[in-house]
Amino acid sequence: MTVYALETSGLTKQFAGFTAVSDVGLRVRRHTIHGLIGPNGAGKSTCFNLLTKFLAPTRGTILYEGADISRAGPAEVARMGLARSFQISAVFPHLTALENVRAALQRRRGESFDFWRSDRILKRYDADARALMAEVGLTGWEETLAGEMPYGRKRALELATTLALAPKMLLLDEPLAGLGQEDVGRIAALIKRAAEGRTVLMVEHNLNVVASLCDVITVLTRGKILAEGDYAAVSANPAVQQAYLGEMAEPAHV
Ligand SMILES: Nc1ncnc2c1ncn2[C@@H]1O[C@H](COP(=O)(O)OP(=O)(O)OP(=O)(O)O)[C@@H](O)[C@H]1O
Repeated sequence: MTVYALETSGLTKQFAGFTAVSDVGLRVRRHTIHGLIGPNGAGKSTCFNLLTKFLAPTRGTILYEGADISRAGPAEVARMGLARSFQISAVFPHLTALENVRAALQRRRGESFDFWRSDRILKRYDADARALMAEVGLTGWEETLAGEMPYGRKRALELATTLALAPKMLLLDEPLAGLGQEDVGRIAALIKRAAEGRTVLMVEHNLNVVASLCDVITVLTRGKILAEGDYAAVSANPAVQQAYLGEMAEPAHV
């Protein structure tokens, strides 16, 4: 068995002749938190969308747990345990937080979400849904409509609905974007906890959090891998410093 949960080779995406991702060989070791960083326009989102199968590669291969998923669709890779969270939210604003988590649990069991289901059947999922909510610090928020939750709590709910799918690997797209300082710490701690026994790949702009959460960091610039290693190594790399023009920060403690 390979030590990598996710492995790409020669991964390339062109848009009308413009190469946004160029010959990327990314290897994400199982049970690590791997950060994908880089300045604006580096190709992070395009790379992320290729990995989550929202975009098809122009060239190259993607292996997930040793299986070639280069041509698989998003639903297929989700069934294989590769789940995407944040930014594209799976949260229904007009349902309560508990109903959202319950709906996600139903989806995982292959039941279509059905508003007319009997109370008795829905209650079957209550205990698991409440446990997941407790795991992300949302005890007491069960009856609040998702659309009325504060931003940071909604992020926690999104994480709970993703964890309800029992993923083996989480792909997180800027999980801390738009959060206030207090929420940043809380969500970073949740990501760390969710990563136990799983593999996490996250695209993130907040370098303090990347520094404290990520075991390995890949730096992209102009669609190519510029550097890779732990935060100390990549932040000391002159080419990375040049690309970031002094943006690299001291690690914070989460
Ligand atoms: N659908 C598209 N069509 C044409 N060009 C695109 C498309 N999507 C992305 N690009 C281009 O590819 C390059 C990489 O964009 P991408 O969004 O992947 O970078 P990024 O590192 O995520 O940037 P940011 O940090 O600003 O989100 C950019 O020059 C962008 O303009």
